[in-house]
Amino acid sequence: MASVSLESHPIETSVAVTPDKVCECKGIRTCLICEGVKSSKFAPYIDNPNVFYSVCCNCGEAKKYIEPPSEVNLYCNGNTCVKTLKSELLIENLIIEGMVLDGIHLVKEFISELEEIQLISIIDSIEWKNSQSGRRKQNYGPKVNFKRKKLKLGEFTGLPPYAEGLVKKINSLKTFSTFKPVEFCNLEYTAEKGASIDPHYDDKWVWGDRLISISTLSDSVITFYSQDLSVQVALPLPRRSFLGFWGSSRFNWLHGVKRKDIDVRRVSITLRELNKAILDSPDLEEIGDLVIETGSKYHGNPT
Ligand SMILES: O=C(O)CCC(=O)C(=O)O
Ligand SMILES: [Fe+2]
Repeated sequence: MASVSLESHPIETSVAVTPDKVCECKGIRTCLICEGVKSSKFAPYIDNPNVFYSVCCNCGEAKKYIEPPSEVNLYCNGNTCVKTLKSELLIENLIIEGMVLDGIHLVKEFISELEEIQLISIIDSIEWKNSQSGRRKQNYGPKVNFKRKKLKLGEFTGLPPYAEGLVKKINSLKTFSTFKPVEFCNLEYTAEKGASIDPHYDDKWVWGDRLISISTLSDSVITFYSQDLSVQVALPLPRRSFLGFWGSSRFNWLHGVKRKDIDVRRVSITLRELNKAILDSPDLEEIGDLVIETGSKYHGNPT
């Protein structure tokens, strides 16, 4: 993940850091493996919303809660929606506490049960690397220095072969017909490790407007957070669904996946495009073109 987040404003506590290396968590990040074993000099992010909403993944209606529910329902009526069931949801004009939350496209059953089995068996035949907050990852993408704003090809040789069919399907969606992925990352979340991803913005310098997350193996929830984190909006992500988000949901709201919303193993496939501003910059245009060209090849190895 490339993020601007709470890590940029950590709150220091007086606890000393021990040198134990039990996992890949750094700074304020923790997982069930390191909690209680490793002490951090940073206070972890504490989930404490003032206002909580959940959105029905069929009709897109948002419901306000006095207390956040222990489990977020997929639909406004529990296990179903009061409106006719549709295969896609486009959120274009949702107002939450006076703030616009838009630019969300959810496609249910984006991949079939068979495609899910085939994808996961290929993905699991490739080495997983431990990542922060109990996640594991497999990444295909250029080398980016987010702080120094530097972009290089690094070890990027293209997306994996199995991505080709997925990208074709993504390009058949009206909102993503021009999407050219330059980063492809599989993330694994398990309840055993208490995996999660803290509220963050994906990097706004290198990555373009549109972000994608395809959910496999279990239903889960992505939460959008207002800038001060006081307002949370939970959007259910059904198993095998496609989520594309851009505009205010990408740039004005942070997003994350909570530990409590991972019951069983979830693998998400995330795709990112290059920020157009990179191609407009005389210094970066050449490397930008090369990164896009490399992203259009499907014989890549993990980076
Ligand atoms: O797992 C997901 O669906 C979201 C992952 C994410 O936000 C990220 O990798 O930046
Ligand atoms: Fe993200």
